Amino acid sequence: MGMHEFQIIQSYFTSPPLRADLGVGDDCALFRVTQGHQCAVTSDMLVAGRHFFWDVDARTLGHKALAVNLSDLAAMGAEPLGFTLSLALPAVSEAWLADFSGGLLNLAREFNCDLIGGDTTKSVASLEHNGLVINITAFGQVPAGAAIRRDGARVGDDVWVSGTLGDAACALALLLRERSGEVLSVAEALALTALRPRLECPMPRVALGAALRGVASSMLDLSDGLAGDVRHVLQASNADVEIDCDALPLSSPLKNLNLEQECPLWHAWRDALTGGDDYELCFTAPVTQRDVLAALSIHVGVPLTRVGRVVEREGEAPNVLWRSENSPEGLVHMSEWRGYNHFS
Ligand SMILES: Nc1ncnc2c1ncn2[C@@H]1O[C@H](COP(=O)(O)OP(=O)(O)O)[C@@H](O)[C@H]1O
Ligand SMILES: Cc1ncc(C[n+]2csc(CCOP(=O)(O)OP(=O)(O)O)c2C)c(N)n1
Ligand SMILES: [Mg+2]
Repeated sequence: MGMHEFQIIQSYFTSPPLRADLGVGDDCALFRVTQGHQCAVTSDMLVAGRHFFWDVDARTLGHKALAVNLSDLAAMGAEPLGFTLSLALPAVSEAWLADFSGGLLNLAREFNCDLIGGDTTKSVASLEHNGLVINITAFGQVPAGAAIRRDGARVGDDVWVSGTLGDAACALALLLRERSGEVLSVAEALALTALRPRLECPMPRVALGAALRGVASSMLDLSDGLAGDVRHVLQASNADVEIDCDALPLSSPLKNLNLEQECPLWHAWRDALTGGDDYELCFTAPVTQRDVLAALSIHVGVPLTRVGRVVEREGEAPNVLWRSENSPEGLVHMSEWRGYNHFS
């Protein structure tokens, strides 16, 4: 006999809360927000075949489902408190559930946040789509008024990004080719090994996000790719932006593969700007904060790169002005570039 709904919840998704007053098991969970703080709430869903390959390692899938939500909390400068997990499962596999909940709860422990509830249902599987859907709603807290919103960018501010961009997109492109039966070159296989964790196991920039309170004027996390995501800041802040493509932070494996394949540099920029799944932070800050940011980058151990600046709005819609000395031919393509969009 397999496990039924309540045995699954009891065995894999119930653990004593670290900080909530009441966790899994009642009609609602109960938790407290520190006095003088606001509660930050965010929700992101992952769908098999759309956000991940259904046969991906369950441990990394559990990790990523929570990581993408903690990344949204980080992007507000919020500290994680807890989250709910809603699962539509095509079938019950105890080995899969053990791995999935292991990856999920490991990351939760790392950020001192509790799984406080959720919902477990049976989904409908089909041949091309195994029906697995994972939704997490995460709760955090931030000192009242200190959240870093999308609407605070001011003309003249610098635009910064954390870490490197395009690694996950490069890994995905290589994985798709491998899965379609192509044999990857040695250089490609090496790049895939190096970059795959960036796709499957992203680390949310929680400490960086909190450290940027009072420093950054606006912020968001990069889930769809900078070319699309930065427009949300421009929309909210009523400005345009100039991006210096030559300054984009690219990882060594991505750069090396680009060199090895003798591709024009703008091919790597396309991954970095349109590929998505980076889960790095993009923020704006006044020029006067440059020294503070250099020190803060060392303190939290995350590289920060200045990639552009906020400029006066020219037209009706937000506009990105791409700049490059190194690859002017790339600029021809960039005006068309956007981020990942589910219905475009
Ligand atoms: N179905 C929905 N109902 C209400 N709000 C939604 C829905 N889908 C998305 N949103 C909201 O729209 C905004 C943009 O969503 P999204 O682009 O997914 O943000 P993010 O990239 O941070 O996950 C967010 O405030 C989100 O909460
Ligand atoms: C199998 C597979 N196909 C495609 C992708 C790429 N991908 C899917 S959704 C997405 C963007 C992020 O997802 P979204 O639902 O838009 O997240 P949000 O912006 O709401 O955080 C990307 C880059 C992937 N990671 N795996
Ligand atoms: Mg979302």
